[in-house]
Amino acid sequence: MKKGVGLRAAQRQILRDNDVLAALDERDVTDIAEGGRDVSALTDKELLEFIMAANLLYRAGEPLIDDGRYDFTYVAELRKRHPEHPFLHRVEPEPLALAKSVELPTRMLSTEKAYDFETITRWATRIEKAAAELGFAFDRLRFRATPKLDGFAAYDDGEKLYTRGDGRRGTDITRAFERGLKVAGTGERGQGAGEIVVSRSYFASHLAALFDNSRNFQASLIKEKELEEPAAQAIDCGAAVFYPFAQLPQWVGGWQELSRDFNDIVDKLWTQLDYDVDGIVFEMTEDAIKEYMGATRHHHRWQIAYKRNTETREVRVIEVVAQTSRSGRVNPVAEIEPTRLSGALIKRATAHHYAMVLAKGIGAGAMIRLSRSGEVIPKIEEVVEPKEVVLPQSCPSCGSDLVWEGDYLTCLNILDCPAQITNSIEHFFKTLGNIDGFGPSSVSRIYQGGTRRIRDIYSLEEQDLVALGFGPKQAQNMVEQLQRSLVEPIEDWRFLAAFGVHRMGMGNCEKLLSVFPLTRVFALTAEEIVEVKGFSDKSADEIIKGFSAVRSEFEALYALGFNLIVTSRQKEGGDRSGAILEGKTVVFTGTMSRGSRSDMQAQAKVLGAKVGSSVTTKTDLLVCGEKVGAAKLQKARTLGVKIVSEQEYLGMVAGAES
Ligand SMILES: NC(=O)c1ccc[n+]([C@@H]2O[C@H](COP(=O)([O-])OP(=O)(O)OC[C@H]3O[C@@H](n4cnc5c(N)ncnc54)[C@H](O)[C@@H]3O)[C@@H](O)[C@H]2O)c1
Ligand SMILES: [Zn+2]
Repeated sequence: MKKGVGLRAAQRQILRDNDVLAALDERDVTDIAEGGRDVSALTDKELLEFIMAANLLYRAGEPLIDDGRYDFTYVAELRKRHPEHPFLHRVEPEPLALAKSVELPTRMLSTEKAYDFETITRWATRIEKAAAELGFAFDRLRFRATPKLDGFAAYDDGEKLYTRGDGRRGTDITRAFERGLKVAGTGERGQGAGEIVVSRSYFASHLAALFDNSRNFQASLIKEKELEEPAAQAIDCGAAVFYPFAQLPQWVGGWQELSRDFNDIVDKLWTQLDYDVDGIVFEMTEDAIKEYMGATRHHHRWQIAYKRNTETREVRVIEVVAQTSRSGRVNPVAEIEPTRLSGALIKRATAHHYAMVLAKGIGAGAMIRLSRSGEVIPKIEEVVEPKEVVLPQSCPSCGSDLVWEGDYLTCLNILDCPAQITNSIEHFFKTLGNIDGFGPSSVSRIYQGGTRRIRDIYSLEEQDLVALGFGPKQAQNMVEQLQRSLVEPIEDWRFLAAFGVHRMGMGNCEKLLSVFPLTRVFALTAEEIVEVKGFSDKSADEIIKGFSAVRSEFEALYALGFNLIVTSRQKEGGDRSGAILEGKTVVFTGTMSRGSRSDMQAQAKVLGAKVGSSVTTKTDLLVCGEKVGAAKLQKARTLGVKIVSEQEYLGMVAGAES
């Protein structure tokens, strides 16, 4: 929204007609939309009202703010405050004269949204899980991607055309067809869901002078009143159409290709059509899986829309400050003129490393473009106006000379650099995750008092902490917390990850410890590490170096007797070569009576098995629960796969474990 102009007359009218404002008035809405009030300062009621107003205006073709801001700032805030709020769990309603609404031939849902590839990956993991539960091989499944048309959602059952309404009831807008609206592609009626859209080039050449945006114009296409000239013309010349999703250009492929070519797929589909697109819709194509996953009241679980946050802002860098991290890498942080972006006040932005700072000219006074994509500290997208960069010569924390390691300026003073030490201590407690009171300010106070090692923190007594300036109550609490952290059960991989060895985050620690016991980790050779799936030669060498650097601290802490939960493989009795199902491919099918199928699959893996999802020539053992399909059994018999009941299987593995 343009600054200082207030609501447009049409927007004001929509708000009045729908009577949504009580805690806010029109001026408040303007003020919030223009970024004049921080989202955190809104009361629950104001927040909800603002969201409803924005939604209403958006649906009526008069959007108030852009989508990224709507999703990230306001809806995200509501989700943070009240994750179960009904507004978040149903289809956002279109303004609709209820008296005239009609039941839709089918439910029309919204889509789940992702603003990054990680979210798409998590979605795919849910599909993978469903696939495993149904016995489908995940790598054979096909995904479909289509452009997400940014138009006006409608449904064509062959007889009538409906708006989406609230997802259950919409309005009958068949009149649009009667006025000549054509169906894109084959032109056939009755192809189900789609969007009413107007061609981008036509909008630019014929309508841009009359309408603010295409949403604005789309609403005029389905007006009850007689069509205005621009709408009638756009329909006549076929620039405005109903586009059934079934006719959309598409990409179809497996997950492996999807994840490999993600950006290309997105870019290509995004620009393929001459219509506004506001995302890419990914979906599973296998009907059985779709049916099994089903839908929430808001979206189908087998579908997700990838969107991009397009709100960016240009700001000036005041100065670039160096910060030494726990690994010794010195990170550049740009302090910027405080700026509102997607509703939040931003004072800092990060550049990846000093090589980038140098290459792009991110110096004091540079003009940069920022976007917000979900992170707390936004990334620098682009440098609009570079300025000269002055590289730091020495570590901002300890003053040692810095050296280049790849793209990073690095402080090599591992043993004495205060920033490296305090950041490592904080990392330790943060990763343990079962202890409070050891955040940055406490850790820095302890450090200033002369304590450098984590093991020494564990031997601090109340009076020591009081002498460092902690209050008696706080000191008591900190000592209690330390004791508690020794007693509370904690996974051994988490404990190992707390030492912050480069490349040994929680995931990798768990992987390593599912093969080797914790006590062997410090004696591993590079060859042994590389044998573990997911580790490369290069990382193995680094890991060995990293482990040796923390070894003495590790041994001292380990000796304190943390209550470690041992990662499964070893618990089941020794190294992998002795495992009963070693190297066997096992498939589970049917309903298991003892626990869930996924638990049994996990246990089988612990015993050395590969778990398959369907019977193939590679399958060694088929374990059958109840209600097993005859076809599956027949296939196993034909391929000569050994078939056992759940009971028999449990007997087998029980014998092996004892
Ligand atoms: N700017 C604002 O003020 C404002 C207000 C409200 C909502 N919004 C935006 O709208 C979103 C929610 O809107 P929504 O409920 O319409 O959901 P949505 O944006 O996820 O869209 C779902 C709809 O996408 C349509 N669609 C288009 N192409 C499709 C394809 N290829 N395959 C399947 N479906 C396709 C369908 O009609 C479906 O109903 C929010 O996340 C926000 O980004 C913005
Ligand atoms: Zn240093």
